Amino acid sequence: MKEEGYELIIRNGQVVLPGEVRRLEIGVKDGKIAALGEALQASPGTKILDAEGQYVLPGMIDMHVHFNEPAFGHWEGFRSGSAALAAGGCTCYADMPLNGNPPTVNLEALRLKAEAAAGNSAVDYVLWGGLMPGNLEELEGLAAAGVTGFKAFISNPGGEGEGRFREVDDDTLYQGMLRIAATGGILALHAESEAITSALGAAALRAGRSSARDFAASRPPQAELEAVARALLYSERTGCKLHFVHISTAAALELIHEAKLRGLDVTAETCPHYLILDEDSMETLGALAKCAPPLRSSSERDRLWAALAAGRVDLVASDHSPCPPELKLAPGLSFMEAWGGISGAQSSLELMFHEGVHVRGLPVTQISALISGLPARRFGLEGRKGSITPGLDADLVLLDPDAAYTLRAEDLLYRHRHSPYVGMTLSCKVTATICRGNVVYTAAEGVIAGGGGEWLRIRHSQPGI
Ligand SMILES: NC(=O)NC(NC(N)=O)C(=O)[O-]
Ligand SMILES: [Zn+2]
Ligand SMILES: [Zn+2]
Repeated sequence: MKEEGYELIIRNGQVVLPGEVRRLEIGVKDGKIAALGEALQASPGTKILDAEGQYVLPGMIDMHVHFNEPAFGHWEGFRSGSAALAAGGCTCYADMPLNGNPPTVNLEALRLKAEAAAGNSAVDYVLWGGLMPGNLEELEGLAAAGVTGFKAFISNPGGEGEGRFREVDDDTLYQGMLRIAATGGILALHAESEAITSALGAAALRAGRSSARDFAASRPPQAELEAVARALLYSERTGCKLHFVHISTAAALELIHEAKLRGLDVTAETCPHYLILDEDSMETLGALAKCAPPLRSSSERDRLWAALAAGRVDLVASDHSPCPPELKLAPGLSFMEAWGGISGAQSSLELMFHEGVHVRGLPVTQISALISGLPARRFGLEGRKGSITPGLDADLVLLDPDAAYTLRAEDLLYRHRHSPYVGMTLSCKVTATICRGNVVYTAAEGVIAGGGGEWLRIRHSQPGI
């Protein structure tokens, strides 16, 4: 390390450390957190950020976004999507292997994905590979190339066209998990039963039922619970690490928790929309609030919060899955036909603080762990990112806990400025985001120098090969 002093000192902030909040100064050198102390010495070149009255948090690590390049950058792309994340206090994210084309299911597709991202991301990122019928032979190569893990769908992922991402059949899931286990990797699963959701969806369409409530009824909690139970069985049989994305019910969290107690290496994610919105939102907001699994009842939402408070949720991620507005809002398009996927990544951290800390009274440290420390630990980024600890990347967010504001469409930096959260008054605001010591966003200036984010390749332990 250079001796000439800090590039950046953040003064006067309430610093959110693992398990405690302390008024401390943070010194940054060579893009890393170099010191935490009481009165750090500035040198002539040191930039000073005054965080008086604000929290300083580790940057959010959003393990679940769909940036859709190559080929679907007109839905969302690395440049616009990562700018939105930077504005929302996220300093590292994981891009899903769909809905771009080709999906990230072989080395050539991974190369195209990495090419689309390179030089375009405001913050750092990791890339998921995909598991789908026909690509078992590709898994080891993708793991060796540094994908963060593999994503599979148990239910139909939607989308159209040749070569699109497809759900797994049971044998592909089982064989895939055996192979992923051998690389020391992890499988992320969209867990809803295809048999249940496709039968109920088809029956609703035959009966001419296509409203928001009909959509929700076609993807009941039972569909999630059944798929979770089956995947847990496969995990037990194969030894494959498992991560359940966007869990929407407390019952599924309970099943996952019981599996952990039996010794399975399994984790559960939920998303801000299951914690903030409910099935009434689908009626008031229309397809802007359509996602799968669907939003649940307000009592289910409260049970999810109770489960989260009790430690049953391992991490919170956005599942930002946007599309052009006409695929949701075109006149005459029924709720059933509209694209499923919520556009919300820019608001995740603020939503979790607004609702989690300010409304429901959870500790700041617990919310911070769910969006930073725990995802880092689960996905091989611990020791590099996820907490405010000397030696780690200086990935930091300043959050003003008293800066209430009403989210407007023009505040959004997504490719398409729509989101179910537009019009909502949030009790706090991200005022600055710092990635590896670089200030990449301030509320006053917007996104600064948008392309400096790097792909972090993940090294897996590979006991089997
Ligand atoms: N094809 C998708 O992007 N689907 C996504 N859509 C949602 N969640 O509604 C997802 O992650 O399942
Ligand atoms: Zn999904
Ligand atoms: Zn998703």
